[in-house]
Amino acid sequence: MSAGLRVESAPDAAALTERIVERLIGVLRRAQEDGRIPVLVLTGGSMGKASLAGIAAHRDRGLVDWRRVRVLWGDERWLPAGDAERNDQLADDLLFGSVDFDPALVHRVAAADAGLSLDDAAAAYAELIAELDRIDLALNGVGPDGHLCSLFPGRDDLLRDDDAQPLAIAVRESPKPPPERVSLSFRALDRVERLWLLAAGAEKAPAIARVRSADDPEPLPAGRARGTVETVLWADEAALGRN
Ligand SMILES: O=C1O[C@H](COP(=O)(O)O)[C@@H](O)[C@H](O)[C@H]1O
Repeated sequence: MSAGLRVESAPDAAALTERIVERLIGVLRRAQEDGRIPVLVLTGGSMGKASLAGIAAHRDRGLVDWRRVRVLWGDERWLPAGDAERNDQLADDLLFGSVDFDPALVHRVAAADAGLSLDDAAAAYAELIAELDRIDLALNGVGPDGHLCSLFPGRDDLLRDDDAQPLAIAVRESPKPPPERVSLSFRALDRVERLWLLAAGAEKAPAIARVRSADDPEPLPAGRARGTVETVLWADEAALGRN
């Protein structure tokens, strides 16, 4: 099953972040009340940063036992550990210092200086994804070109969604730097229960219009992803082309 796209909007990026974080806290809290350790997939980019900072500062963050949340990333840039451009470094800088996570439940993509090849790092992440019973919630920043994770438009090699496609893939010659990355594939995103697309700012408006269109002849990657329980486009007024 996959869920159609629902739009949730707010006047600007700050108000949008507040709404996203409030809902995120509710989703994680309910999973914990059911006795589970929820799986949360983080994202990079502008709204990824805003969400991390938003969780760290939120008045209700104490409603979640963050040591009982499993954390993954939708994609990672193939750079040395500690590089400011890595997506996990954003979480180190903006979230993990303020909120107490269990390091054993924080699953980073290997760093480029860890001694693995890019392909081996992707394969190791794919194995990890394969072991998960469920993926509760995935945050996905949408790029101005309509990419999500490191799944870029026009790259048929990355956009396959068949049984032969690994759950995590090595990305080479990415149109956005750095050129090498590891990304969840559509086959992995197909397992996500609540798939959220995040977009703020006028530069995202052309891509978001296409993501919302029911009859785009060549749907953008962000327009193809669907959660099994819900698919929500969280967008501010500018990204919706309203100002
Ligand atoms: O490269 C990436 O970019 C996007 C979104 O970036 P933005 O700055 O345009 O918001 C993000 O989806 C992804 O995780 C990241 O690696």
